[in-house]
Amino acid sequence: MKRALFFLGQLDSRDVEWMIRNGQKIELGIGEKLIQKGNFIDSLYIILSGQLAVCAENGDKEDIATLGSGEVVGEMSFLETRPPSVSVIAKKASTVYKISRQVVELRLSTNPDFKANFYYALALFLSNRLRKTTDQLGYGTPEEEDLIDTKILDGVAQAGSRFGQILNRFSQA
Ligand SMILES: Nc1ncnc2c1ncn2[C@@H]1O[C@@H]2COP(=O)(O)O[C@H]2[C@H]1O
Repeated sequence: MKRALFFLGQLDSRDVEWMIRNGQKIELGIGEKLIQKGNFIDSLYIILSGQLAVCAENGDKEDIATLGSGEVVGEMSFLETRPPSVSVIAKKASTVYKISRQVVELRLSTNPDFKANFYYALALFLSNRLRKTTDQLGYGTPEEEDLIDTKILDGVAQAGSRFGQILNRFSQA
């Protein structure tokens, strides 16, 4: 759950208000695909509720990862401008917030504060995901995976309650 704070927790309230005004909510039923391996995507997604699985679709039964509330999806395509190498499928009925790449790029090019917050938020999020992958490979220390530097979060409790407010605002949008 705390992984979710790495992205949204770094944005300020103006960024969040802007996101709410500029995106849209989408609902996914069980088994519905958010992202199809190989197909370019033109949006960034934030999971509001539910559960999605990242899968290779190469015959492997096992999912690569399970994603939940607050997590960002599609950020790799966003950063690299490449088609996704995996698919993302709803495991449970899910609500996802979608914001178009074009709209994010426009704000990035006109608002330096947003740009700094946004890339820092993505860097923290991706760093934490890599830590989790290291743990999954049998290395690392899983119990430390969710430990967060309080400097980064400006107090875990504060970040947690802020995250709740953010999700609430997105859910009402
Ligand atoms: N190993 C992984 N762990 C968690 N999420 C992943 C992993 N690999 C890919 N994803 C997510 O799945 C998405 C597929 O589309 P993207 O490549 O744009 O962005 C990817 C990430 O958001």
